[in-house]
Amino acid sequence: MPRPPITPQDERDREAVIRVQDLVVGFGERLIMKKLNLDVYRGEILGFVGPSGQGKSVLTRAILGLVPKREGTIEVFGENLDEISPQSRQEIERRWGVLFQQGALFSALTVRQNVQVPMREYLNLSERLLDELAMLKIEMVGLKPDAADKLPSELSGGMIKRAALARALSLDPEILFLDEPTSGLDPIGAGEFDDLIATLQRTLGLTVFMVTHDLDSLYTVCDRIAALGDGRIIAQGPIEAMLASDDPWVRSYFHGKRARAAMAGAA
Ligand SMILES: Nc1ncnc2c1ncn2[C@@H]1O[C@H](COP(=O)(O)OP(=O)(O)OP(=O)(O)O)[C@@H](O)[C@H]1O
Repeated sequence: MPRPPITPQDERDREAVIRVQDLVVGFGERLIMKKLNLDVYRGEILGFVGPSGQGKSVLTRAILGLVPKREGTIEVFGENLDEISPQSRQEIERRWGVLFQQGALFSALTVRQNVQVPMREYLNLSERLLDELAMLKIEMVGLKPDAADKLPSELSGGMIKRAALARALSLDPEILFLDEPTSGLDPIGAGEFDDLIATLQRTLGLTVFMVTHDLDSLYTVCDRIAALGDGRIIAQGPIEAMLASDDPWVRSYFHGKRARAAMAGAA
């Protein structure tokens, strides 16, 4: 089912949990972000799209502090990340979870041990509690309990994504970053993963920042979409705003054959 549209009044009332202003990121002489501005509101699922190689992952990594910026500010939970102490930074990092494109599980650790990695880093809990919490997360993402003792190499692609999601949720984050969560999944697996994200977002009140190429995800789970082009946001808003955009890339993406199929599926 498509999600109900957000009205302009709703938008004004919402709190930006991530605020990116005039961001400039470059590698050597090449600028990837050219004074980019973007707000992500509390409790929304924001889909972030754009042509391949334009910098969707780079923006995600810049917000996470994994690539340096040249100019601009990034605020998370109202805090300017340049102005906070290392301790406050660590506290903010505890409040977000990240699912990287390839899952990025530790191959020598079982699913349970992978899920426990952030818990061991940030929490001081008994082994029993660590096990109980890990099983809770594993169950939450729809994996069977016996997946807990499996290594990543023993899992299907869909199970790896779920295990990585369980790890991203291990510290009960408020923001979830997802980098192409449905890539590599078949359409049914991708649809199930979308449903899982929507359910978790609703039940846990998460804010989700999702880089995706998946039109089905954009139609069915995203509240708003932001499109990246030439280092800036070229269109943003609910799907209706994308459909009304006259930017050539946005038009061809959202009015193409694949988009029409996704629209029909979501209706
Ligand atoms: N650490 C780095 N050093 C140099 N160049 C980089 C680095 N990281 C990314 N880039 C370049 O930045 C550009 C944007 O990369 P990015 O992975 O963000 O694209 P994307 O929009 O996520 O693409 P895709 O949709 O294919 O995943 C690419 O040209 C990439 O080669």
